[in-house]
Amino acid sequence: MNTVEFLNVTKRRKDFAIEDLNLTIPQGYVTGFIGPNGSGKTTTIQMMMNILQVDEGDIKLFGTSHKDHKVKQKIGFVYDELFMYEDFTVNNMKSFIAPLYNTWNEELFQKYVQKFDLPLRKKIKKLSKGMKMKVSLLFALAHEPEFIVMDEPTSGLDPLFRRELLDILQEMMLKENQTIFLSTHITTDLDRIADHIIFIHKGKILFQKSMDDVKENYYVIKGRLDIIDMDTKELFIGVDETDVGFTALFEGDPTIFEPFGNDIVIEKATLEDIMFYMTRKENSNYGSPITEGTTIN
Ligand SMILES: Nc1ncnc2c1ncn2[C@@H]1O[C@H](COP(=O)(O)OP(=O)(O)OP(=O)(O)O)[C@@H](O)[C@H]1O
Repeated sequence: MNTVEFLNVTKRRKDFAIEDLNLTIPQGYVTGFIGPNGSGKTTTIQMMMNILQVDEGDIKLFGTSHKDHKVKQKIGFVYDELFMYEDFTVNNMKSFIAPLYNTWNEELFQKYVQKFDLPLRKKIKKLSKGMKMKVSLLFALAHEPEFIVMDEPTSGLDPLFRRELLDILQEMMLKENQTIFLSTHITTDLDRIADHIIFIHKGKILFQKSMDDVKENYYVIKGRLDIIDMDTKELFIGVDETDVGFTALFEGDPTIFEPFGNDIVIEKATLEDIMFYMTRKENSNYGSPITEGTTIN
C-alpha cells in the first residue's frame, strides 16, 4: 500500500521543469528524498501538499485526491518557514491550529513543549531558525499524524537536536502505520533512519530504491590509474582521476573486480558518494526518468 502516488506529474516554471514525474511513498516506512540544491524537492513537496498546483498529472494521498481536505487531517507537515505566523506566540498558534484537528493530543503537545524546551509566550519572529523548526515539528506531531512530511527538517538544527529529532522519528516508527517522508541534503541522517530513498536531479527521478538495495549495490572503487582502460571505465557511473589514481562509483556485483586482487580497494558507497558521482556535470544525462508502473524494489 502506498501513502502517496505521483502519476505523470508535470510542473513547468520559468527556468525549471518537472516533467512526467512518477513516484511512490510506501506506507509504514521512512522514505528519504535526496537531490542537490534546486533539483525540485521543495517543488515536489509543495505539489503533494497542494500548496502548488500541478500543470498535468495526478497526485493521490491515501488513495484519494491530494486536494481532498480530509486527507490533511492525517498529515503532519514540517517546513522551515513559519512565515504566516510570525507575530503569533506558540500559545496563539495552538488556539488557532488545535481546533482544526480531530486527533489533537494536548498531552503530547505539552510533552514536546517540555522536550524541545520551547517558550510558549515569545513571538515566533523572535525565535531562532532551529527553534522555529522545533515549533513546526511540535505542531506537526501533536495531532498524531499517520504521515509526516518534512522539507529539510534538520537544516537549521544543531547536531545535538538533529540527533534528538532522528531518535524521535525512530521512536515514532515503532508506532503502527506511521509513514515518514523527509527531504534533505544531509544524507548521513538518512543512512541512519531511511528505509527507502528517492533521488531527484534536475526535476527527474534518478532512482527510487530500498536502502538495502542501495547498500548492497553501490560501491566506491579505488586504484592506480594504470589499471583502468576505456573498457573498465564503461563499468563505472562516474570516475574521478588524479595523478596518483582513480576513484569511481560502481553499481552491481563487485566480485567482478576480484581479478585485480589487492590492486584495487572496494568500499561500500554512502548516499553522499552516490549523489556526488551521479550528479556530476559529465554525468548529467545519467539515468532516465522512471516511467509509470515502476515501483520501489
Ligand atoms: N516560486 C518560484 N518561481 C519560479 N521558480 C522557482 C520558484 N521556486 C523555486 N523555483 C525554481 O525551481 C527549481 C527547483 O527548486 P526547489 O526549491 O524545488 O529545489 P530543491 O531541490 O528543494 O532545492 P534546495 O535543496 O536548494 O532547497 C529551482 O531552479 C528554483 O529556482
